Amino acid sequence: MLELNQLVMDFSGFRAVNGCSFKVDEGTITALIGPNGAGKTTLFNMIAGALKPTSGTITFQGGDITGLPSNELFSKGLVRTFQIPHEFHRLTALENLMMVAPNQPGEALLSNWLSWGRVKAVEKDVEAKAEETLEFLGLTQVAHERAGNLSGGQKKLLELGRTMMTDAKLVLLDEPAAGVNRTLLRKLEEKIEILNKERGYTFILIEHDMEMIEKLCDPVVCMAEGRVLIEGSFQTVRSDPQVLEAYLGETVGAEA
Ligand SMILES: Nc1ncnc2c1ncn2[C@@H]1O[C@H](COP(=O)(O)OP(=O)(O)OP(=O)(O)O)[C@@H](O)[C@H]1O
Repeated sequence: MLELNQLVMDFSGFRAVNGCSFKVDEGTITALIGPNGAGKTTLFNMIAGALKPTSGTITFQGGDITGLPSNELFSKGLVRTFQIPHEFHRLTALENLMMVAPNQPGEALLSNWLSWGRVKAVEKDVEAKAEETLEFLGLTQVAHERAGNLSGGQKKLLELGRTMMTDAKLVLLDEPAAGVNRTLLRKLEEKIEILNKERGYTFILIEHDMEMIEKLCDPVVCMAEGRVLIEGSFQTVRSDPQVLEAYLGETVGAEA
């Protein structure tokens, strides 16, 4: 479904991503892990159209998408969420979902603001879809609460909801577990699993929570210093000596 071929990203002479290649098969949940500064976010930004690669190519569903802006990727079904949720804090949870009508750039805040009146006026079906989405996520009780007042975990669920308002095929999740309490984390995992198994979403997750990765993700791709160190099942990656040395020694090694 997605193929990265020798991606490179330079920032004023510093090579943050250094020839990264891997494939993502349709229907999988892939974890992208690695120590701080490994290049995971930079890679996400290139896939999601926020950064133009210095070199290399990205193919999505057979077409070259290298350097395409996020709004074009969004309409192709490639959607990303953020480590820090990008909700409109003064709008309600329901309104936040209604903003994300298909064929609109999920990240283009200004264009979303400008189109809000139009969305509100014409889209009864959008409202129904937003209500359904809140129900699926177990957020119906906060539908009319301002998004800024939601807990960290509820905001993460709302971000996931934004992807459900589109015809998402590939969803990039940036640290979905970060700042989420254990109860909501289980719920988030369950919803990601349902979206994957029952609705056909393919996911790539940047994540540090090894429990979540073990439960949900196969394969796991480990990056270090801008490169892919190894890719395989959680068990394979966890026990690889290079990975232990680069990263997992301090985290999984300690937890497992
Ligand atoms: N816009 C930028 N300008 C210069 N250097 C950058 C820029 N963005 C990232 N970097 C550098 O590129 C390297 C990779 O950063 P990146 O954020 O992609 O790593 P990461 O694996 O996501 O780390 P973390 O897990 O801490 O989020 C780091 O050394 C970072 O300082």
